[in-house]
Amino acid sequence: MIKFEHISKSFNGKVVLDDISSHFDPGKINLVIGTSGTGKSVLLKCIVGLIRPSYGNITFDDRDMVGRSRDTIINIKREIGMLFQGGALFDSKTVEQNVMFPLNMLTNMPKNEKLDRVNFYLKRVGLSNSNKKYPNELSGGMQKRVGIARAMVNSPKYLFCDEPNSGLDPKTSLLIDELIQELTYEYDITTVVVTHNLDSIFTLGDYIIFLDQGKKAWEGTSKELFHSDVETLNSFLFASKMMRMIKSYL
Ligand SMILES: Nc1ncnc2c1ncn2[C@@H]1O[C@H](COP(=O)(O)OP(=O)(O)OP(=O)(O)O)[C@@H](O)[C@H]1O
Repeated sequence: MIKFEHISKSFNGKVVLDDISSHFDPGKINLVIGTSGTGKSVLLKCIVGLIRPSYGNITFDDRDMVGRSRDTIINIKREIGMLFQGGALFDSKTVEQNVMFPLNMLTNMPKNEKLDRVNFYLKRVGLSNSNKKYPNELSGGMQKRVGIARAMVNSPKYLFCDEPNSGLDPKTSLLIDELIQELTYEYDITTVVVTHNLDSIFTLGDYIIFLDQGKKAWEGTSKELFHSDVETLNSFLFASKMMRMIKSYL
């Protein structure tokens, strides 16, 4: 379980995260949702150790991420898979080289073992014959799948995905969500997804945290989402005419 308590972050005196506490359970998809600029990515970056919070405590299965030794932090980071916003593939590397990158960085695995792993995860995301292709030869959805294979290649205990559906059509978004869901349940991963994609919010999340202007304004299960009386959450979820129509039928 990932636990975070009283997380606050300011940049140049501007408060971006304000006293956020919650937890993410293993084998579940935990969503962090909210409007643009509300602090979702900063919270994610604080949790994975890319940004140091101004205040607060974060533990990964009781191991302290904020105040601990470099070794503990490096060990935790080895167990993290990260799907970055926009994919963040290296354009000059092939698909195979992109997916192998974390293994080169984090392990001393022999080359043939690394290649076996890369091939295993490329097959798992449905890209068996793409090893030698470059990212610009792939569609947006395929690039996301390469990003997922790269995030998974080190068999992470914790998987973080920042806007995995951005720039994708609804059908491809659904395929990416299903893939994240399958991998989470199959490998009992603690998965955290930052999103404002409504389809994902209603179908993907087991547990949801809603941020509003840097504060946690609501948390609960996706079933509870429809019945929340938090005004800011409802105006976020039901901003579109279609969603208001759906709600009126419930
Ligand atoms: N390194 C930084 N330095 C200064 N300000 C930052 C930095 N990173 C983020 N911010 C600010 O923190 C606020 C929250 O940004 P964040 O990226 O977390 O929003 P978000 O909720 O993920 O938005 P979006 O959905 O648009 O990605 C924004 O006002 C942003 O400008």
